[in-house]
Amino acid sequence: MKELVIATKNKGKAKEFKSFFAEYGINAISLLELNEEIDDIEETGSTFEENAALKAEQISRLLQKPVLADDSGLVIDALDGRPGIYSARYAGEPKNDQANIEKVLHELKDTTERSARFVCILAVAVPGEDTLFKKGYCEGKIATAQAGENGFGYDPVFIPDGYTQTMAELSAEEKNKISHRRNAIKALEDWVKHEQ
Ligand SMILES: O=P(O)(O)OP(=O)(O)OP(=O)(O)OC[C@H]1O[C@@H](n2cnc3c(O)ncnc32)[C@H](O)[C@@H]1O
Ligand SMILES: [Mg+2]
Repeated sequence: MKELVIATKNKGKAKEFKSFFAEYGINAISLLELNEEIDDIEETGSTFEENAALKAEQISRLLQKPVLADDSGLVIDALDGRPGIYSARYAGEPKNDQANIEKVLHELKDTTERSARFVCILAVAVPGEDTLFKKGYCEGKIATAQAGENGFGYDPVFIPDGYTQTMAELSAEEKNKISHRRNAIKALEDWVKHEQ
C-alpha cells in the first residue's frame, strides 16, 4: 500500500496522519486533497465508533478503496463526558475551536475536578470486508486558561498527564508521541504492516 485515503476534512488531523503514515512509507491523503468534491458526511451516530464507521464506509464505497476514518473528541468527567462525540461543534455551528474552548473553560470555572481524556476511534473500511476498529486514549486535565498555538481543537486547554504544559505548547513531534491518535495508530500497526 503506497497511499491510504483518510476520510477527514480536518487539517490538523490530516497533518498528524501524514506524519504517522510516513513512518511506514505510506502517503496519507485527506479529503481536502482529493480532486473530486466530496460532500460532508453527516455524523448521525451516537458513539465514536458509529461515526467513524459512517465516515470510513461511505467514502470507501464511493472510491472503492480502503479508507481510514477518525472520530475523536474530548471527554470531561465533571461534564458527564461532554463534549464527547459533539466535540467539533460543542459551541454550535459553524465549527469553531476558539468558541468550543471558551465554552469548556466557562463550564468548568467553578470546579477543581478537571480530569479529562482525548479519545480517538479509527475505523478502516475495505470494500467487501468487515470494518476494523481501533482505539486510543490520552489522559489529562483541563487547564484553567488556554495556552499555546500548536495543534488544533482543544489542545490549548488540555494538559496531558505527566506534563505541565498544554498539548498546544508541545511541539508536533511531542504531541505525536503521546496523543490519543498515536495510541490508536499503534493499535492499528498490525493491519498497516500486513497491507505494506
Ligand atoms: O470529521 P472530520 O472531517 O474528521 O473532522 P472533525 O474535526 O469534524 O472531527 P470529529 O468529527 O472527529 O470531531 C473531533 C473534534 O474533537 C476535537 N479533537 C479531536 N482530536 C483532537 C486533538 O488531537 N486535539 C485537540 N482537539 C481534538 C476537535 O474539536 C475536533 O474537531
Ligand atoms: Mg466531524
